[in-house]
Amino acid sequence: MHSSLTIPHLTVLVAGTTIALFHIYFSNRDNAQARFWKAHPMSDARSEWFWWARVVMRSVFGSKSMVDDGYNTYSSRNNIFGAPSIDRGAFVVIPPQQLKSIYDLPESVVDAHWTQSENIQAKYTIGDPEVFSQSFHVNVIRNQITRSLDYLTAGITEEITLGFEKHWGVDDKEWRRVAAWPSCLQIVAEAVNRVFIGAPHCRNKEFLEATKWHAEWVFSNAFLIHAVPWIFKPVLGNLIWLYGRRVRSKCLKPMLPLIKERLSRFLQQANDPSADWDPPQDGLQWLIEEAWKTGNAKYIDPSRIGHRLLILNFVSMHTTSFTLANALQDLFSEVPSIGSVEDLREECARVLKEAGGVWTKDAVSKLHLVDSTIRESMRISSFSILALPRRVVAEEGITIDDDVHIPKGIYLATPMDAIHLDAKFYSDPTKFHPFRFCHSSHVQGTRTQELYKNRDGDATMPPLDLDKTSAKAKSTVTLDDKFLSFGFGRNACPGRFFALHEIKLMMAHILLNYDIQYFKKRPEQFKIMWVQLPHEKTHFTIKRRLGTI
Ligand code: HEM
Repeated sequence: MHSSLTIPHLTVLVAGTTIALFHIYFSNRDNAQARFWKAHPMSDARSEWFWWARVVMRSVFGSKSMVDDGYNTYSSRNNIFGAPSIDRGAFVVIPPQQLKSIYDLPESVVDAHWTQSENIQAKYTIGDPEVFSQSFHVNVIRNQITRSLDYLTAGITEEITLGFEKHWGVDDKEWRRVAAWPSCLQIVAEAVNRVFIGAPHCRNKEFLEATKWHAEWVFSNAFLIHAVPWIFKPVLGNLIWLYGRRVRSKCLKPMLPLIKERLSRFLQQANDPSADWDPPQDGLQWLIEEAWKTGNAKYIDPSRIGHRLLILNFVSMHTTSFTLANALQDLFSEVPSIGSVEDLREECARVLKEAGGVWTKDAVSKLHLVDSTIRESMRISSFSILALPRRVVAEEGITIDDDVHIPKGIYLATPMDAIHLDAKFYSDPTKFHPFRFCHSSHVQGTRTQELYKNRDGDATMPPLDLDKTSAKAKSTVTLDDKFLSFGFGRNACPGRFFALHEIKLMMAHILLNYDIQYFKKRPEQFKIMWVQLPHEKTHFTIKRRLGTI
């Protein structure tokens, strides 16, 4: 009889052993965490063989319904429940009423940074502890980039103009199809790098391709490490760590000469302030200055500075391009006769004209309808089913709502999508109302004014209710516990001012210069594990608007 093991046999054997180990590990632990889980409900847990392994497998493509069911059953009564995940085991899902008390707890009680590092398996995928444990690049985002938005606007605008010409074309006669999210990613990559490394380096194809690849490489390998049982993690992690060195050196190769030259000029001037050099104002320069401020030679190293540049790209490119692609898909899936696109176009044209035909930070801040459209899209097409992971690190655990004790080591998360679509917080929650967050004065004189009159930015008011008035309009960067796309509490996104500024500039550019054909139906997002993203296969059908070239 022929008895040799074939590849399919081996695959079944390895998968079976993995599932069994997974099951034994999670179902037989007898510690505070195991006792906690025995006492609390787990979404979609069934009485079946290998229940844990099976519920985890179902969560890969079924997280949305699992979390929605748990949210409707438990969160709506202010109770916690567990959500299984293949990458992290189980999360405690925090009900919306408890978010404020949990997300403002100190890092020594509920950890964000270590958890974020673990999220991307930074030890293996980022590799260099000097880079992921010392995050002075966050200062550059929070301070220099955010404060320089006015200065940076001209460069970003130029890059956006060139980017759209290159990737969306200038033909005003024939419609053409462009890949929705991938083309947004290309344009965003060039625009963010205009701020990080300046022109013409921000157009270096080799660097941009490698940087995009690096971000996707980190995400996919972090997932792989999470998904294997703990016993195999160090082996797989170290193999990935080894390969990561090659990945980073490939990414940095095209940029190292620039970084070395900048560093040498910076050091020359630091040693001799009379040296004749006017340093550029960009992310690279600010990273070098922050590295210098640490006074530690190990940070003033070209490869480490380059590695931080990769991290700036990693946190910016995908988030920003997902948001832009979603906003366009939501807007162009409306019924065309509503007229939101025309209202937005009018706002962009008016504000640009008032600014003398040149975008400035002040002019961008007057794009209220555009701002509201982006916030509404981030609400209705949020990128996460379960978001903002945290870990309880206090020895004594935490107690929420006075009677639920959560022991040390348990992961917490927020049901972002379910909160964003909860009728208690938003009227008509599953409908995209682009000017939901505007002040009524901003929609005055528009085609859609009757729809939004007297709403004054209160998203809980029914869109057609003309009687009530209350809260102020909310910009997309305004955080609250019912709008979580930029995070919440002490670790909210420091890049949100920069991201929103860029997305508004890109939306304005598109609205003024391109026609996009409406979708018959909003394209589905791709849902996997706890994220939901614009589908790579969705296309826009576009044409340059007549008279814009
Ligand atoms: C629309 C685009 C963006 C979205 C939706 C977004 C979303 C988020 C969210 C939800 C968090 C919080 C994670 C948590 O609390 O666990 C976060 C953190 C962060 N974001 Fe963003 N982000 C965007 C753009 C950017 C950009 C452009 C930058 C940099 C220039 C950036 C840099 C960061 C950093 C450094 C953190 C970590 C903050 C910390 O550890 O305290 N983000 N982002």
